Amino acid sequence: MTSTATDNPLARPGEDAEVIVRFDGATKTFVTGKGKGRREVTAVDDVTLNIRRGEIYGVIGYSGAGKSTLVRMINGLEPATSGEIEVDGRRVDGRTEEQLAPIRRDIGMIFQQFNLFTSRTVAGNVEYPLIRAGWSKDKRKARVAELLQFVGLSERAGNYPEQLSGGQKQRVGIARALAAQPKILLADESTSALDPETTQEVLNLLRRANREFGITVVLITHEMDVVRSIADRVAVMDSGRVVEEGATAQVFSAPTTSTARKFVATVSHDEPDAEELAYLSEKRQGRLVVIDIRQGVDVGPVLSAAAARGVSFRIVFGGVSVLQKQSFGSLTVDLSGEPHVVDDAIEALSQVTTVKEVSA
Ligand SMILES: Nc1ncnc2c1ncn2[C@@H]1O[C@H](COP(=O)(O)OP(=O)(O)OP(=O)(O)O)[C@@H](O)[C@H]1O
Repeated sequence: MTSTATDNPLARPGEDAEVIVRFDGATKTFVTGKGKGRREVTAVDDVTLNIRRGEIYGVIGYSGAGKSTLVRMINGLEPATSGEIEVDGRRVDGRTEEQLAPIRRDIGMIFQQFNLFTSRTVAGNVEYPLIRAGWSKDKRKARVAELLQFVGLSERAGNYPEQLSGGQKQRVGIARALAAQPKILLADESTSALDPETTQEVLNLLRRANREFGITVVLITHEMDVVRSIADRVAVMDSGRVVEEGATAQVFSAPTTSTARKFVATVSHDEPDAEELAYLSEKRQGRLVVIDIRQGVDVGPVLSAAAARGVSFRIVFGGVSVLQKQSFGSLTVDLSGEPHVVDDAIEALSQVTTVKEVSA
């Protein structure tokens, strides 16, 4: 047997991993109304990105940023207005429903509203896509049993959806999405009404589906901590555009756009907010600077050298975390001493990392 990335739960698809979903200049414009009431909304605007086989890919952004539209373009539920989309080597744009059918069989989808058949049992719901895919009765039975065990609902096989909790319904939805052994799973957690515990349960199942079956997962969310806990790579969307894209650790440690910075700030509260800054400014003895701490950045020697020249420094705010084996965060330091020596210290820090002077 050849070794794959999924044999080892710690090995994640690398840069050389095969591309399974490719967007190339993909755009989706909705036109609503007629005459004077005609409006155009470009929900997805010239997006180019690659999703790798076997990874968990997060799509993050505020409400209305275009996340759902982007993800629905993968299975052709939203046809592209222009640009190219390819799934597992097959073009999706410009295809008829009939041509899309075999591509869609490789793509499972988890709906936010569960969309379970109320008249079918739990087992019946999971079995449904297998009937449509033409599986034999024996094979269906074995697969349904396997999946219900996977999502921990074997005892509920004969129940109807209305007898289940929200979290259990979601698990049935996942079992059904996985039934016909898709290569890609699309999941939308962005407006999910699930409580935090159930959300965690669902995320764990997605992670297991990814690790155990090697399924590529594309996950929409507007919570950065969801992305942080599960995604290998992430795309940050704003007004239809992908404004930042890359390894989750990279986007976390060095967000380059204000949208990404805002998302990162929601989980890593390592920089003082306005109120905290007002307090720190009132108490400061010298100048307040925020120093970026990243992998490979060592501010220790610079601060020691400054201290030797009579600069006193107090760390007044900050936080440093480790994500995917990389440190990132920031420290706010109050530097006081002879003005020109403090100037030199800030200059020396700027040589090794990003330094931002702040005041209320
Ligand atoms: N069928 C449609 N007709 C017209 N406009 C649409 C349609 N679907 C989406 N839009 C518009 O496209 C933009 C992007 O919507 P989309 O649902 O993709 O965003 P989103 O980031 O997924 O938002 P949310 O997090 O709220 O689900 C919005 O301005 C939305 O109003």
